[in-house]
Amino acid sequence: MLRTLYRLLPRREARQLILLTCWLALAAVLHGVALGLTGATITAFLADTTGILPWLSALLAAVAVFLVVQWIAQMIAFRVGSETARALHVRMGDHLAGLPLGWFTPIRQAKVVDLATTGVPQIMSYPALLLRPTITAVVTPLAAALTIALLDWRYSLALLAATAIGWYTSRFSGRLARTVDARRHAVEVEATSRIMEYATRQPVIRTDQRPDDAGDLSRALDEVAAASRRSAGTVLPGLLLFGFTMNVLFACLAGLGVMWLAQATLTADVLVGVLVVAARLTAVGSTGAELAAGLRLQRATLDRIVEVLDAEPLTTGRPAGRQDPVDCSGITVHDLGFRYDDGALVLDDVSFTLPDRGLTALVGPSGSGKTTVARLLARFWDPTAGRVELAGRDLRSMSAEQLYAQLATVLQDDYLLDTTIGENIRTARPGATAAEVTEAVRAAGLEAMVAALPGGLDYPVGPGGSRLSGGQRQRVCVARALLKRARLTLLDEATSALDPENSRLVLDAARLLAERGMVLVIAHNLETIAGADQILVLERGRLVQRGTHEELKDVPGLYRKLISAGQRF
Ligand SMILES: Nc1ncnc2c1ncn2[C@@H]1O[C@H](COP(=O)(O)OP(=O)(O)OP(=O)(O)O)[C@@H](O)[C@H]1O
Repeated sequence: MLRTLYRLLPRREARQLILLTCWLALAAVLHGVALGLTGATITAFLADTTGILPWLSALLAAVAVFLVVQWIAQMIAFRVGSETARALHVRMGDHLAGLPLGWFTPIRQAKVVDLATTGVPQIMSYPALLLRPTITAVVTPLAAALTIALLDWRYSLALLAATAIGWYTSRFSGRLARTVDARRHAVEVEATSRIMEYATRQPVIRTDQRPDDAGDLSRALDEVAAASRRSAGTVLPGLLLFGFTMNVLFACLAGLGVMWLAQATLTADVLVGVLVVAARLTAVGSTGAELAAGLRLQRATLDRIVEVLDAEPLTTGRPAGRQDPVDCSGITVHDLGFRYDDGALVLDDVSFTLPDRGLTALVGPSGSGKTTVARLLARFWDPTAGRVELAGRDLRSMSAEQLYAQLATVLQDDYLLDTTIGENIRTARPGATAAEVTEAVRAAGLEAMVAALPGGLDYPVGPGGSRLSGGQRQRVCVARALLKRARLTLLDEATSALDPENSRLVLDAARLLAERGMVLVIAHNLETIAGADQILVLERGRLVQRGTHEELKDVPGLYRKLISAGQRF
């Protein structure tokens, strides 16, 4: 566990953890030495009280140093605990930000929520509470055994052997429980995912009268209860086995003493001294074993953090097999192919260019791949085949900052931050003046709505924008995109939740943006499409037609079929 933590932590925090381990190891050695000296002092007291002074002085000195070192170690431990948790949160947050959106399945989202809210805070207690007894359980018996060599080297060896046996017993019982813990965790994650689904899909569950969904949830919760019982059932035999082994080892040490007494190779005072130490070491070992369950859980948590961190992020660098960049200041899409996870190909051999200025409309039947094209242009995923270039540079060779500085999006599943309308719009360009924000609000058709809301731009939108209607949310997103004035603006279904008047306002804004940069609109609205400088027609993941409305409207093909369906298709 320690090794994994060192690997995960940034250099500064890892160094602090090493420092803490050294202090704890020193404290454990001093603890063992003090125990050994206790045995020697008792032996000296029983043998001849006059010889006790040097042992007693050594014992007191060892105890004093031990207490000081232990205090320092504990102070460091609390600080390292909180810094470790913070560093893990930051590391996970940074890593999640670089993962493709396809990674965020509901079950993985549940895992991440569980790790961020429960797992990582639990790990905070590892340096502060669990590391010390773990190190003590191993190091203190070793140090005590070596100190006992001052009294009898045979006992020293016997204690070393007993320590090794105790250690292996504890590891064996831990291994038994780990498999059950893993199973329990899997059903807990499944239950969390069911709970999230049950909570978020209430409208569907109620209106569709789906009693099975509640059944799924209660089955998942039953499984959690059963797995917890199984887990408790495995921990108990492990603890009993460890306790039994400790008692057998203690009896063996006593038996050895009796045998050596009978052979007159050991005196009774040494035997008493050694057995006192052995009894104390049994207690130290048992404390370590009792905390082993907590340690196991933390190790499992750490394994799950490693699993998240091992997920392949979208990388930045020169892509393999890259061809010479095309001299174009807009977007060029070359032979694009894409499949979600290992599913079917949803885009196949798609190539097109967006000139550095102008409005392009992407049209096609539902499921033809329009949103997927927009997602690849925004690099939410990397293409399975082909490439996307912005001003001649493959998106994969650009850092996230470089790309997103040039990109504004209004997507179907856009999210508003839990702050005011004004702040949400301003996230696009924090340095924007009040006049620029007002202009974006006007151009997005938000003016009347903002005036009607209490507080105007200071109106809080609620989590995810829940205090706004669908159309209001969409217009805030449009205003945000307008304020950004990016080189490329992607509008996916941007006018779907708008009434005709506001829809026209947004289209005017899109045309305005298209005078300064590239605008790609995915729309089902004839007015938008007819006014575009270029129309791209997708059918089942393939680009089947391109041109202007005038060029395509009378040509037999999908476009003519689509527009013949009416104003909206
Ligand atoms: N996250 C996803 N995981 C797996 N498959 C997906 C995912 N998103 C979309 N698809 C599939 O990819 C195909 C193209 O979907 P896409 O959303 O790009 O189509 P679209 O043309 O935008 O459709 P619509 O007009 O209905 O929004 C569909 O078959 C869809 O089922």
